[in-house]
Amino acid sequence: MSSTPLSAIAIQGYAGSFHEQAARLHFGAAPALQPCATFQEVVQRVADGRASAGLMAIENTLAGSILPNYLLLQQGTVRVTGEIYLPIRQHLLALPGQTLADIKEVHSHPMALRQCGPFLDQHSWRLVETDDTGRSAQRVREELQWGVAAVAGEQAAHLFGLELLAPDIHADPGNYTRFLALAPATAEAPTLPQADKASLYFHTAHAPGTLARVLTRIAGHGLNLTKLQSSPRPGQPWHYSFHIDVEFDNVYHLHELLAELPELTEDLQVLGIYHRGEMNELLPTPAEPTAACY
Ligand SMILES: O=C(O)C(=O)C[C@]1(C(=O)O)C=C[C@@H](O)C=C1
Repeated sequence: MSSTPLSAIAIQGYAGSFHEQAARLHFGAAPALQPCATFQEVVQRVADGRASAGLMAIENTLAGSILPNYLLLQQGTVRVTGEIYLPIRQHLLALPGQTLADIKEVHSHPMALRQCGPFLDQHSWRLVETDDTGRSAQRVREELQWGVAAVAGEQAAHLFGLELLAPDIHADPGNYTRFLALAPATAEAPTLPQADKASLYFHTAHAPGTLARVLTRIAGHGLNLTKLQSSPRPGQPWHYSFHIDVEFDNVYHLHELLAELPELTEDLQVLGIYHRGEMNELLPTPAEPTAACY
């Protein structure tokens, strides 16, 4: 949990969403949440100070990387201050009394729909991508959408009085989303003597062995590479930049690596040095609706 007092946290999504759950887990119950329709808005609000911190999903164990969010980090306007691994249980929610045979359409966030591919493929429902799992569930309730189901978590069912028409429809029980906590890039980075993870961004010359040399140095300093994500470089077709996450026991080994990387890379950015997150167990459903916190 964050130790600095925070006034408002920008999150992608609304009441009943997984971002809300992850934000409460990391930042606690006190700070107000600023719901945002897009990830870009989250980053903008943090960067320009309208929010004191932000939370953004970055990857999921079933649906993979959220590539546009790596591009947002590369803009350099925010820095990573922590990470949260949230177990994700997706359910098919509908108005009480509806049966599977009544359903014609299923609404949810695209990442949530992707996590439930094998279940949804068994039906000939129209799939509608929305901005949020929680908001999809809310619309089913407020607009009395008969024939529509939402893919969302149990917290959304609880909050909006919907029934679990089909529980646990995600494709694998080990369904986790990793979220990043964000602060403005301009804010002074606190010294974290216990830091054990870092996120870096760079590109290498388009020549044989350039990335391999970087990876060899990472291994040489005893750092554990936990993520390597390439992303396209605008204006340079088929050239790539790289985002890496590394874990270490002693921050000294990271600094040794950072001292060597400028000669092997271009545009090196340290996106954040932080504590690695814990794999949280399944969370209890909140006892009280949390919408009042916004
Ligand atoms: O729609 C939500 O509830 C969200 O918090 C978004 C989001 C995502 O961006 O991946 C978060 C976690 C789940 O993986 C599904 C959707």
